[in-house]
Amino acid sequence: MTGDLPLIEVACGVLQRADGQVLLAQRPEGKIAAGYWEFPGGKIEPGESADEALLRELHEELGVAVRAARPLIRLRHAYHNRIVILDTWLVTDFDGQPQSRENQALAWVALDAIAAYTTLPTVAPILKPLRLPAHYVFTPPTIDPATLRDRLPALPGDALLRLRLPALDDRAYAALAASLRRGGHRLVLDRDPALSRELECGWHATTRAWRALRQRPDVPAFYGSAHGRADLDALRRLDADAAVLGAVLPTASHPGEPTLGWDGFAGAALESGLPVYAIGGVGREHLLYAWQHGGQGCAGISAYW
Ligand SMILES: Nc1nc2c([nH]c(=O)n2[C@H]2C[C@H](O)[C@@H](COP(=O)(O)OP(=O)(O)OP(=O)(O)O)O2)c(=O)[nH]1
Repeated sequence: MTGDLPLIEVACGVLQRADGQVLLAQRPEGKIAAGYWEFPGGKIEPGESADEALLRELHEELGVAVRAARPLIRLRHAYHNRIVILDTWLVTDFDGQPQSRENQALAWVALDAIAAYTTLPTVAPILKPLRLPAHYVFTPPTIDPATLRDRLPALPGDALLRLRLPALDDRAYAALAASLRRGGHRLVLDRDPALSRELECGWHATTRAWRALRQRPDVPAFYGSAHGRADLDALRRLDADAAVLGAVLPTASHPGEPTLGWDGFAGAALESGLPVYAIGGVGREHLLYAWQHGGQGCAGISAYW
């Protein structure tokens, strides 16, 4: 119980097909919140781990056997009569065709079509991590544009790429961004938000930049830097799409600075309601650690170039 409200721990799974569509299930008559669409899953039983509950529920409800899954996001949602902790997993491989075994309607739906369904309020915050890649790469601050282009092919294919080039004037920055955008990169800019709007790119705010905001900036996607849970809470209130939290590990560039460690990272990131990238001494080899500690993935500069 939390206050007067019962606390319910639930495991649910996002089954995603190669075409990107995900499986939604409609809660059947007789269950709480009947008629609402959700991701399949159910309550974690006493003595059971979240991943055990996931496997059991997806087998009971859909008849599928999970072959591979990874943590996606853990959310906490307060309903008027209960608090739900939702341990959400991305199911990347499974055996069998999902069937309705508990009288629930099922639908494969493209992410952009989910808005047409009446969903539980926890579905929208799960769409944020689903739309994001596992790596968020910042450019080294002084890299020249030619070297940057040469090295791009070595980055993880679908990574977010923040053009963090403080030495470049606004015109040169905008020209580089426009040409990389034409090349199909998932760019995040950190200049005037109008440039992010014009090029349909993300916008990254430093802690200083987002602390000056009263509401979500008008940009296609909004990311912010954070140093702890209070920052994550503020970014969630600003409806950020993701945060970058650190420093997790010691770095050569900031020797002696305090670090969160992976447990500190998890303590802040879990149930923050946002996808959170780990940064600070982190590279692609830390991806499993990031996932195991409630993160969306890894962010960094030096480790990626
Ligand atoms: N499966 C699932 N449950 C969700 C989601 N979002 C959300 O708030 N919930 C809530 C609704 C319920 O209060 C709770 C899940 O409980 P449930 O009643 O479906 O669990 P169960 O399958 O074990 O059902 P039962 O045997 O107790 O009838 O979590 C979601 O996306 N998927």
